[in-house]
Amino acid sequence: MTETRGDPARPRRRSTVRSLLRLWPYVRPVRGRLLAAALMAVLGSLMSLVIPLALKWMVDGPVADREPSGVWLGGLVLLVLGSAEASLFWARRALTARPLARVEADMRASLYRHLQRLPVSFHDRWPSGQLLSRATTDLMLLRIFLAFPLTFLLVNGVTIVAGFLILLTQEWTLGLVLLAPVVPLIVLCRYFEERYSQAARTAQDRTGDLTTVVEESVLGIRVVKGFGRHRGQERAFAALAGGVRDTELRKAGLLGAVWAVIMILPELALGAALVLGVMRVADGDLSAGTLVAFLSTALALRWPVESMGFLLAITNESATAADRFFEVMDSRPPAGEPASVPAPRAAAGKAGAGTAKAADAWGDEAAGLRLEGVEFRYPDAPADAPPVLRGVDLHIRPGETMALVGTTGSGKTTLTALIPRLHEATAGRITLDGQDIAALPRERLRRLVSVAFEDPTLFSATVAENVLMGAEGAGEPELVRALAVAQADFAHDLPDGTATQVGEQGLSLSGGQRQRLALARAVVGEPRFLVLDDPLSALDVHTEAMVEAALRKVLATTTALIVAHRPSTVLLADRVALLSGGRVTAVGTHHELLHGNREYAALMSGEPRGEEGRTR
Ligand SMILES: Nc1ncnc2c1ncn2[C@@H]1O[C@H](COP(=O)(O)OP(=O)(O)OP(=O)(O)O)[C@@H](O)[C@H]1O
Repeated sequence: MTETRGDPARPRRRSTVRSLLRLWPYVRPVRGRLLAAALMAVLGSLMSLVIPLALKWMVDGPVADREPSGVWLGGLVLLVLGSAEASLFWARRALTARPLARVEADMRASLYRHLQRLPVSFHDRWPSGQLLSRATTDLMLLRIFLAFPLTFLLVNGVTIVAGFLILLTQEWTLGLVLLAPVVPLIVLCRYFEERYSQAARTAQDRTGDLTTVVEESVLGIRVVKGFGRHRGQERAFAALAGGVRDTELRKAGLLGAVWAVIMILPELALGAALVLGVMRVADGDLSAGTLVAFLSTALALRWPVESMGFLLAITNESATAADRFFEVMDSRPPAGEPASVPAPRAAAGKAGAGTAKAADAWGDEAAGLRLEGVEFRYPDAPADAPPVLRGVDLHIRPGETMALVGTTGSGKTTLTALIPRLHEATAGRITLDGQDIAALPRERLRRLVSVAFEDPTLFSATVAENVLMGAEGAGEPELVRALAVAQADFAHDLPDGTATQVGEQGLSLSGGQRQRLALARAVVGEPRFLVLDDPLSALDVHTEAMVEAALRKVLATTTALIVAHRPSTVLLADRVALLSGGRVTAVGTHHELLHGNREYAALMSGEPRGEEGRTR
């Protein structure tokens, strides 16, 4: 069996029961209803065992005595018992449907909440299809398990025990004949459970991989079509789909085999009991009514016994679904990405408060944005690879705009991600007006620092919603201002103005339009600190000049770090920092560096000097 592609947390296999017991916190609130439903199901099932006893009474009594009134009475009793069984079945479904839908919704909501809190490094590692399939298919499986197999495992268990007690008290020798297959069946079920749970895990993981491929193909449809890669994608998809089919066939084969044995062994025992019973009735050792009741009871036990294979299969898949759900829920930030906030190391005033004063104090060493000995290594980087950042020291004074320049792959984007703590620095510290960002509550940090990334993601929402996402509590005036600053006034001319829905990932807008909206989102809250990752890369020269002019006004009142590739962006900044070899090797004005630093001059003149090509 081949491994699945995206399986960042290959699990250690728990026992089925232990895996399913972890669902208890979610099931707890509806335990009363579930218990009531289970009791009803048990009662309903026991009714089906009482029916043969009524039959025995009828055969040995009114039928043998040819007494019609007794037969009518017996018929009435059977009708009442049958109706009661049907009513109990209905009540059980009515009791569980709504609360179990709530359990599923609660689990989905907590998974989503947890995913939002997990660090970017987690999302870098996990394929999105794996998360998607866990949030949909696996949770649906768990709801089905709670609604049906969980109850029926209990019901069938109770029914089988009660049924065999009745059989043994009616005629113990025949009862023992029926009990004979129990031991081989238990051994078989254990063997089946082991094999089936492996197949179920592989099938569910492969479904996650398949989801990833579909998602990537849909999102990357332009690349797929543009490069005529649809056949290649189809082949990749067909190979994965073939893998899913193989595991599903293996599951079906296992289930078919176990079901066949579960059905055949009791049938053989029933046949043997029937032959023995008829011989004893013929010998006059046993009444016909007792044999009828015995066989009816045995037949009533057929479904509870036979359905065990099917129930065990769903239970196994549900245990796997629970494992897959909790693998995500158990994920915590890895070492170096503390979930809790460490104590502040710098004694300083509150960031944000009193910043007007700080803004005036260009010479104040603590004020502004400061990076001290900042080191960063990606958690999944090879152990022998050097850290991307190896001791970055940089001070951006309050109100100053600093451009960050460096070769491709030098770590500029990585550095900008450390400031809003999308990644945690592995060493060193970053301070905002003297306060360590590691000590700031994330909500506060995110209010202080705004970011716009190179790849401007827009959500399936209106233009206004996308922009206002950048500032809590901002309204129409802030929206209009931010759109003006980002030269995104085109939004007013869209069919529904700023209430226009932009498609998935804003695909209906051009790259430059998306970038301007992302910029508007970054500036809408008038943040104290602004981090822009090459914000003008997708703009034409004319729009770039207009955005630059508007940005100058915003930058005059904030402390900003701008990743820049082009001289035009660099010229927005007061000073420039050159990132090279994981360190800031030079800081100065554009003109100072242009004349005093060969690497910077080469970068700005467009000479090819890739980080990859340089000896470290
Ligand atoms: N999630 C990740 N996991 C592991 N390594 C990564 C990850 N993201 C980036 N890297 C590596 O970190 C290094 C720096 O990448 P980064 O994106 O910060 O460079 P950059 O200077 O912004 O490049 P560019 O100018 O091309 O945008 C690269 O070698 C890259 O391969």
